[in-house]
Amino acid sequence: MARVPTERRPIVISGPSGVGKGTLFQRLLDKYPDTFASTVSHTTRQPRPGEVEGSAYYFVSRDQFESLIAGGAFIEFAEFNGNLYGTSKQTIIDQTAGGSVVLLDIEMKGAKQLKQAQSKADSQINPRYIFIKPPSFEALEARLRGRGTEDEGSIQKRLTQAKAELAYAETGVHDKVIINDDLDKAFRELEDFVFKQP
Ligand SMILES: Nc1ncnc2c1ncn2[C@@H]1O[C@H](COP(=O)(O)OP(=O)(O)OP(=O)(O)O)[C@@H](O)[C@H]1O
Repeated sequence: MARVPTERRPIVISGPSGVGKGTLFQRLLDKYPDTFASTVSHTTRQPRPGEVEGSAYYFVSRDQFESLIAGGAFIEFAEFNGNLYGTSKQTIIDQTAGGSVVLLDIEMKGAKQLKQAQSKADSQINPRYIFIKPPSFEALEARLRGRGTEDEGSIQKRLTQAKAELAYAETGVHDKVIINDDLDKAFRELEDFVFKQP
């Protein structure tokens, strides 16, 4: 039976790289495809064959992207390989209005920006913040290495950033902290939080 959350506020999942955010996210999307949605990003890169506008991405020119930045349209944006990528506030608002609980995987800088925006009176996004924590720093390092997607330089960079993420979580800014030790247990905690009464 489809479970329905009592509210449709977007869910921000943060946590250090390699902690299991993507894995937990995907489980929610797979188990409840009619309830949750990941965001559709804007990008300046060219569409690849088969990519549908508004489904894979919103494809825009660099000029368009830059005027969106100037207008404060993005909760976060970044450049990779010469292309800009960003998550627009309006997309989140529209997806929420369309009936989805929007899942956002956002690193610390973006989460801080979103929180700042939220303190303003005209904030329309108002998400709930979940932090995924590793059972230990050593376990995080092992997971990052085990995934086999990163070279040593990238692993070191991610571990340094992880320390800052973990310190930020210690300040108590998140609505829920879940330790991802046993994956099934972490997922149950995530489900409980997401579907609980506000
Ligand atoms: N509870 C767990 N126990 C052991 N391994 C896990 C657990 N959860 C996830 N993993 C594994 O840890 C690795 C990192 O997980 P994942 O890619 O989901 O991390 P992430 O937080 O999304 O990282 P990034 O921010 O870099 O995308 C994966 O190989 C995943 O299978």
